[in-house]
This record gives sequence, C-alpha cells and structure tokens, in this order.
Amino acid sequence: MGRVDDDPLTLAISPPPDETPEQREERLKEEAKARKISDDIDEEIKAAKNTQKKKPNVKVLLLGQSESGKSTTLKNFQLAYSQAAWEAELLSWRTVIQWNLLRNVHTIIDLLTDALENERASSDEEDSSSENDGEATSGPPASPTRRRTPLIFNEKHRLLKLQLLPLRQVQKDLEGRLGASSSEPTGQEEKLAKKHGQETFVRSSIWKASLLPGRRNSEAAVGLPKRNREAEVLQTNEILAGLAQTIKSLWDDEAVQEMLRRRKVRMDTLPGFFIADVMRITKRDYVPTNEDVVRARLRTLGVQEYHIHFDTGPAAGMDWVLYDVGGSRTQRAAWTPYFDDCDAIIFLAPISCFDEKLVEDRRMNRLEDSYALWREICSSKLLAKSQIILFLNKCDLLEKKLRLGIQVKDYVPSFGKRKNDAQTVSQYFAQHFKEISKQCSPQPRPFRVHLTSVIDTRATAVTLHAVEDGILEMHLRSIDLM
Ligand SMILES: Nc1nc2c(ncn2[C@@H]2O[C@H](COP(=O)(O)OP(=O)(O)OP(=O)(O)O)[C@@H](O)[C@H]2O)c(=O)[nH]1
Ligand SMILES: [Mg+2]
Repeated sequence: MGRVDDDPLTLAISPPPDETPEQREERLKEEAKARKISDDIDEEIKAAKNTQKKKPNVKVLLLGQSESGKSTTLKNFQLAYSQAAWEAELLSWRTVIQWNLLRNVHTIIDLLTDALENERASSDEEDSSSENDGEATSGPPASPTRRRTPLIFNEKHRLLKLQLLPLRQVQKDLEGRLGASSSEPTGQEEKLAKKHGQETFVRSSIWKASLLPGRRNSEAAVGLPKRNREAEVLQTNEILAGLAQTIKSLWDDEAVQEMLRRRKVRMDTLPGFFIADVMRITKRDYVPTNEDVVRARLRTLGVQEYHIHFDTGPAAGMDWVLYDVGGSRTQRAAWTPYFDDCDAIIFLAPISCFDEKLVEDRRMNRLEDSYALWREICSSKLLAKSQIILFLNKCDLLEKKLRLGIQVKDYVPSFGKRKNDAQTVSQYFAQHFKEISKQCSPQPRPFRVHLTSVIDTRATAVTLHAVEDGILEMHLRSIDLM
C-alpha cells in the first residue's frame, strides 16, 4: 500500500515546494474562495431537495359511485389525523343529523300516508264488515295496489301524523341552512320525497362554516343575519325536543314496523339512519359523537378539497391534499381535471350493493356500475403512474344481507354454487376487480385491496395507517426520481 504522499492527486494539488509567502497567501485566498463557492452550491442543492420534498403535497383522490363511502372515508382521515379540527367541527354536524332524522320520519310518514290512502280506497270498495280493529295483521306483503288489504292502522296513526306535521317545515328550514339545491333523487326516501315535492339534494361544500357558533357568515348562511340564524337553530332544537317522544312512538309502533317489513323497507340499512336514536339526538345539549358523524349522510356536489397536516407518524410534517368528489353519474365528468399529478386514488366500491340498482339509472346494477367505473379508472393513461387502492366497502351490510338469506347467485349468476358467506363473496368480488386491474392498466401496477366498513372508525384507522405508509413510500420514491 503506497504512502499518502505518493498519491498523484495529493501531489497535484499540494503547494509547489518553492512557494513564496506572497504566493502562499494568494493560494490560500483562492482556495477559500473555491471552498465558499462549493459550500454555496451544496447549500443550494440541499435547499432544492428540501423544497422538492415539501413542495409537491401528497395528492389523493377519493373516487367511487354515489353512496360508496368516499366522504365517510374522508371523515376517517380527519378523525385520525386532524383531531383538533375534527372536534371543533363536531357541533356543526348536529344540523345534518337532525335533517337525516327528519328524512327518516318523513319516509315513514309518506309510507303511512300511502297505506292510509290505500286503506280508504279499499274500504270504499270492500264490505264494511271487513274492517278490523286496527291491529297489525300478519300475512303476505301488502301492496299499495292490491285490493282487500287488511287494515292495520287506527286513529292513533292519524293523530301521530297530525302531531308531526310541523316537522315538514323544520326539514325545509334545515335544507335552507344546509344549502338545498337540485332534486336528483337517491333511493327510496328520495323517490317518495320527490313524489311529495320535497327538496332532497344538499350541497355539502359550504354549510359547515355557517353552522358553527361564532363562525362568520358564509355563502351557506343564505342571507340570514347571525342573530336570526341562532334563533332559528334554537327553535329547531326546541321543536325536535318537544316532538321527540311522538317520533319515538311512531318508530316503536308495531303496525308501523309491520308496514315497513311488508314493504321491505329496511330503514336501518339506509344512509343517515338516526330515528332509533331519536331521544338521544334531540336532547337540548346534544353534541354528535364521532360515530354519529361518520353515520351522517350529506351528498357531495362537485369536487371538494381538504388539507390534512400530519403531526406524527411517517408522514409527520407533510401536508396531504385530499379530493372528495360527488359520485353520481352527472358528477363524474368533473373528476378528470384532478387526475393530473395525482399520487394515489382510493377507490370505494360498496360490495353490499350487489342486489341494488343505481338511483340515476334503474336498469344498472350497482356492482356492475362499480366494475365499469373501476375499469375506466384503471385504464386511464393520466393515472398510469398513480397508485390505486381499492376499498371493498360496506362489508358490515354485506354480512347483514347474507345473514338474511339473500343469495348472491340470484343477482350475480357467475357466482354459481359457491358458499354464500361474506368471506367467499368478498373474495370472489375482489378477484373480479383484480382481473380488471390486470387487464386494463396501461402498465403493470400492484393490486392493493382492503375489506372495509368505514363507519367503523377504529378498524378504518388501522387501514388508513397502512394506506398512508404505501402512499408515502411511493410519493418519496417519485421525488427521488425527479
Ligand atoms: N353500514 C355502513 N354504512 C356506510 C359505510 N360506508 C358509508 N356508509 C354510509 O353510507 C352513506 C353514504 O356514504 P358517503 O360517504 O356519504 O358516500 P359518498 O361516496 O361520499 O356519496 P356521494 O357524496 O353521493 O358521492 C353514509 O350515511 C355513510 O354513513 C359502511 O361501510 N357501512
Ligand atoms: Mg360524498
């Protein structure tokens, strides 16, 4: 091994042996200058790297059909990573929950009205001796068009209807506060509501700020001075507290429950189901719980941007931008401009919907619509480099349906004679999504899937941590490549 002095580089840059003191001083000055330039360059590179790492926020899009659980997933992000903001906004959800409750009430009242009218029509034609004592009857499901429907309602029900009449106006007021707009229907409730001329489409972008006490007026405040608004809120709370017991009587009524069973309306599986909690949520000092907020239903219109700042964990110090979009067909054209530059898509497919039809197109099976949408997203060239994470959502409802004996093969013939249990069914659906991803992706991409029930905030927090790690890893890798 040679001595350091023999090293050609050392020899080349070492001072000449006959250097004078002036030359030495000059040389040292030059060396200091060069060192400064080199240090400055190093600093610039470091700063550039830092800004590169900070500048492009992680950009995530939540996609999927309407009612697939996109906004609910967003709420889970906020709950897990922006706790302070989440808690500050809890109270604003009270209005949405009250509105959801009133929609439950009016779904029942509309069915009841229908049944009562039907009763009158049939009793006109029937022998008056056929009227019973108003007790609920058992037997085949009642159909509104079928004659000789056994009568199951009495004066009590007409009185309940009358007592709850003021709630129509309260619902309208709440819609005004939330920013009611179009009349695009969703599901059974909306169909009925539409029939009765109710507004059912609520804009979710602008309502929050105006509903928090002490917040400044915003677009959603619909022109009401703050004091009037607060008075209106108090009045709503009072009316609801005053009618809570009547709403409970309606819900607990055996004939009403029998009517729902016969008409195959499973209220507890409808989005925004709160009537069973009426006594709790109409208390004057009610503050929504986390679970109430994730169960609250408010449709998204357009594309809404949310910023999440990570304080802890592997993404600490970073800002993520999440885009929550409206999922119904008319809303989907607005998604594409957001594909550019997108790090990851969280795609939600509600797998409990295998036996349901799209509200906006009653010929289209909801699972088929999810497959078609997934195909489009996977094949998008703009998204070729984006990570796509699939949430097969509403697994809790899938289990409920299968327990009720609903057969997947009746709606998905290719499912054949496989076991009709949640595990087999979800794996079967997952496999189908996987194949589409493999066939349609412009370049190979890993298939990442999670079975979720995003109303379960604890389980979802665990899923989100896994998602966070995956997205972050890919984001940092893409920065390294820049
Ligand atoms: N039981 C159950 N309900 C869920 C689940 N995920 C979402 N929901 C409920 O389904 C309803 C619709 O969820 P959203 O998150 O509002 O749906 P979305 O995809 O944002 O719908 P749009 O805004 O219309 O595109 C809400 O009332 C949720 O509480 C789930 O996994 N299980
Ligand atoms: Mg939404």
